[in-house]
Amino acid sequence: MTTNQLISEIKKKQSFLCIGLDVDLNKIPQHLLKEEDPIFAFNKAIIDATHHLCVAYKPNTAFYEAYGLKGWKALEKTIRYINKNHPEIFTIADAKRGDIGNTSTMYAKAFFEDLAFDSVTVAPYMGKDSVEPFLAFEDKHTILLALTSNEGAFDFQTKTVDGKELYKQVLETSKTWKNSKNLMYVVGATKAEYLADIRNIIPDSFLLVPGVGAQGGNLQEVCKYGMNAQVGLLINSSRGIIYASKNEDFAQVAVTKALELQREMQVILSK
Ligand SMILES: O=c1ccn([C@@H]2O[C@H](COP(=O)(O)O)[C@@H](O)[C@H]2O)c(=O)[nH]1
Repeated sequence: MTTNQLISEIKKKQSFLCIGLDVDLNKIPQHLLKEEDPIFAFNKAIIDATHHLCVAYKPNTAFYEAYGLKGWKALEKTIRYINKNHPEIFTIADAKRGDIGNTSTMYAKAFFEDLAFDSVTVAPYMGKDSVEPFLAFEDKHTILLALTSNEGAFDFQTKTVDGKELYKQVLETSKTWKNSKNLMYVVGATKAEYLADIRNIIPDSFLLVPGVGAQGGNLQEVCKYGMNAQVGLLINSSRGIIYASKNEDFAQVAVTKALELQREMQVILSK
């Protein structure tokens, strides 16, 4: 999917919501455990109920890898289901990959070619030659971890190296890489006060912003400092939507939670 297609979908749906599909078998409604593939059954119900309210889905691959082959198969079924039934929806494999060049190429093939995701999250720590293999894929997007939502972000990302914070060096240096037009960045909603500085460095890039909902990030604050003329934001909520109810009504309650965020987004977009 191109960035322009994503932007037109945001305008059409009046939403820049990304729903995280982080399926934990201990948290899903117990009646689904009778299904042949409970993970896919849960995802299908969430997708069928919420697809009109969001522009992106983000399965975090850890939640699938944890269940071995069954989990990976459920991930494959989920992405195929979205691509077949809702090809207009942007898909993110939250896998946080990155390795030496030839290995990164294989990661990129796994997520872009085999699973046909639109994007994958990548750690910047191993540098240019670990990220450029992902950027080589046309109309696919590499979402680089810039300033993450967790407390540990302060261990390294905000530390000053050669007179500049490390996350700023990641933003600036990554702009010089080949095919950097295919870059997006992760910035945690819990770090909204950093967004003005971040926008000075990357005014036009899309940001994937996790941390609204369960982690306490504030949508209004993120939009105030992070939104650009093309919106430029994908706001993720996972647990706050998909586990809002543990009962048989989980999909309807997920709709209610997604609708609350979409309506807030619609108001922001109308200003
Ligand atoms: O900085 C980051 C990067 C990734 N994540 C991931 O996003 C979701 C957040 O889930 P919630 O349930 O809405 O808190 C999850 O998959 C994280 O691994 C992040 O939170 N922060």
